[in-house]
Amino acid sequence: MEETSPRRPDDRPVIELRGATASLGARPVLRGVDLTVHAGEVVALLGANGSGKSTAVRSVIGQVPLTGGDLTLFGTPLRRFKQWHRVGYVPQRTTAAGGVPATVREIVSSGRLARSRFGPPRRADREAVHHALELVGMADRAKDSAAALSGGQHQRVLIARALAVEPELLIMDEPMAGVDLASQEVLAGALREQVARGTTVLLVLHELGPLEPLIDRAVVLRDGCVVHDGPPPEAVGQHALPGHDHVHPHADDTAPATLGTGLLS
Ligand SMILES: Nc1ncnc2c1ncn2[C@@H]1O[C@H](COP(=O)(O)OP(=O)(O)OP(=O)(O)O)[C@@H](O)[C@H]1O
Repeated sequence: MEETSPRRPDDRPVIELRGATASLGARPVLRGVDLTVHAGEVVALLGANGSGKSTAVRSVIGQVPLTGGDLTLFGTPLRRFKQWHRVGYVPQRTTAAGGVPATVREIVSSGRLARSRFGPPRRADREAVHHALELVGMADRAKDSAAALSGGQHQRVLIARALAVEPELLIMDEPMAGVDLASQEVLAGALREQVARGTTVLLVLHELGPLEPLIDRAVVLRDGCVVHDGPPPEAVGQHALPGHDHVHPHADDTAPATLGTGLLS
């Protein structure tokens, strides 16, 4: 972090995963993962297909039970954690409507339920929904049916749904996957605003892409194990992709030797 940065991740862990193991069916998918995300940090979880990224974030939100290890959220063990209104989650790309006829505003409002405690929406709830829609550039589509949206617009709505809760922790699984360039720019801007207001962010990504300037730290999984936890690999998204095989010289001796080559393959 630069000394001049207005944002200053502090030492409080928002997510702390220690020695986490998890299986899907009979298959061990997480094999002793340590992952700590501090307040205000933006951490990218990287790795090849099948390395366990989605399983790791799904275990953080309690969707995949750990078979071993420990997990705390905001300092509370997961089994006692109840403050889900502090967490926004964007799952790996699905359609926002899921076949149910719903307007854009209805979908985004559903993300607010954890804050409004399932009562009738109050003014603050309506304003938060409107603000979330504005952040992703969809305020003018609020009354439209979600069925009429493009893939990138669907993704914007799902992200607005997570933002409507005004989360302190935002977890997104491949938010840019299959999203058109215009939507990517909008989403990067929305995320920039969240980061500026101090939101803690954990992102599953295939490559850093337009989000690169926001990332404080990268954790790379391979085969359910952490193989890198530190500065974002420079080459990601450019030439550390499968097929590219050269090692970049790093002035910083703490950078892992694996950074340049095949890290994500
Ligand atoms: N329901 C399931 N039963 C058994 N194995 C599964 C199940 N779901 C996923 N897997 C396997 O678990 C492994 C980890 O999957 P996971 O989705 O966490 O990986 P990932 O790193 O997020 O990959 P991707 O980038 O493809 O989403 C993969 O090999 C996957 O095939």
